[in-house]
Amino acid sequence: MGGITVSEFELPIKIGKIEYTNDWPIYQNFDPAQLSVPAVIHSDLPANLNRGLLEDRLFVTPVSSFAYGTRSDDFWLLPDLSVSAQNAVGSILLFSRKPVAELGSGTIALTNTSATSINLLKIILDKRYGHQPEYVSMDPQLDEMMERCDAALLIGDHAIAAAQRDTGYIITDLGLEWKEWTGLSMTFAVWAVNKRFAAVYPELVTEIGEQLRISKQRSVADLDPVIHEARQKMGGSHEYWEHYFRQLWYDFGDKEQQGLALYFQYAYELGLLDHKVNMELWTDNMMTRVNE
Ligand SMILES: C=C(OC1C=C(C(=O)O)C=C[C@H]1O)C(=O)O
Repeated sequence: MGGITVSEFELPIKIGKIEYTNDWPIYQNFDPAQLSVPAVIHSDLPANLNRGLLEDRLFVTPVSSFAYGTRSDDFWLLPDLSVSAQNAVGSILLFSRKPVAELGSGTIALTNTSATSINLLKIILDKRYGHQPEYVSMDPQLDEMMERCDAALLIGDHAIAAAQRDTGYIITDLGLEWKEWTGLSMTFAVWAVNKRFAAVYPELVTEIGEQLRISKQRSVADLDPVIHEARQKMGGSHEYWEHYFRQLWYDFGDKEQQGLALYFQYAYELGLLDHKVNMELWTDNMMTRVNE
């Protein structure tokens, strides 16, 4: 290939972070200043992080699982980190006037901040219900979406804020739909690392993975600090946020990989992905291999 230079990766290294509350527990106890290479956190909406990774502006970042799937051969996944749900997810919500089973025709508005969930909705509607409605991508504004469309998909804090309002719409949780249908968990976001970046900075990649995992474990053992911050930003009760962060699942073990593999398989079968996805995890063995 040639041309790999350290200077391709500007310092400080930008480490991506999802702007929504859902991944706060993973970053709560993570301090990039403790890393051995200068690094800063870059917080953004999932769609922007996806573009950053795919357009070589970000090299270590959480992204929509679907965005990773579009070019999986170019990236490692950091082990044991994800934004997943074993059941209901609480913030991937379809708002509609009719139940999901009756959304066969008409138009559905999809938030332009997502990649995983908009394709998850297409998979569920097509494969579970035999529906092929029209889809339009829109800014995450529930009222504008429902003015033009029969249903609207929101994710993250936009979904949480819309669900707090008394709109009278039917609210369908896509994590729950997926679980009821497949019996599996669903992984919405994964931590991807550009393979060229990992070849230049293998120790740093391992360090970032370890530090994020330690941060996650501490947060899950004591959610109070993230709950406090979430209430300050978004309102809502302590119980609401405790339930939300407990519903979310941040590991990425065999079971989570199985759920995501089925999602990728369905996305491939529907032509949403043009190839089969082979997930590759970054492990410490990689570090020795890269150094050899
Ligand atoms: C649980 C969530 O997970 C996420 C959903 C994503 C997507 O649909 O592409 C991307 C990143 C995460 O924010 C959420 O946003 O509510």
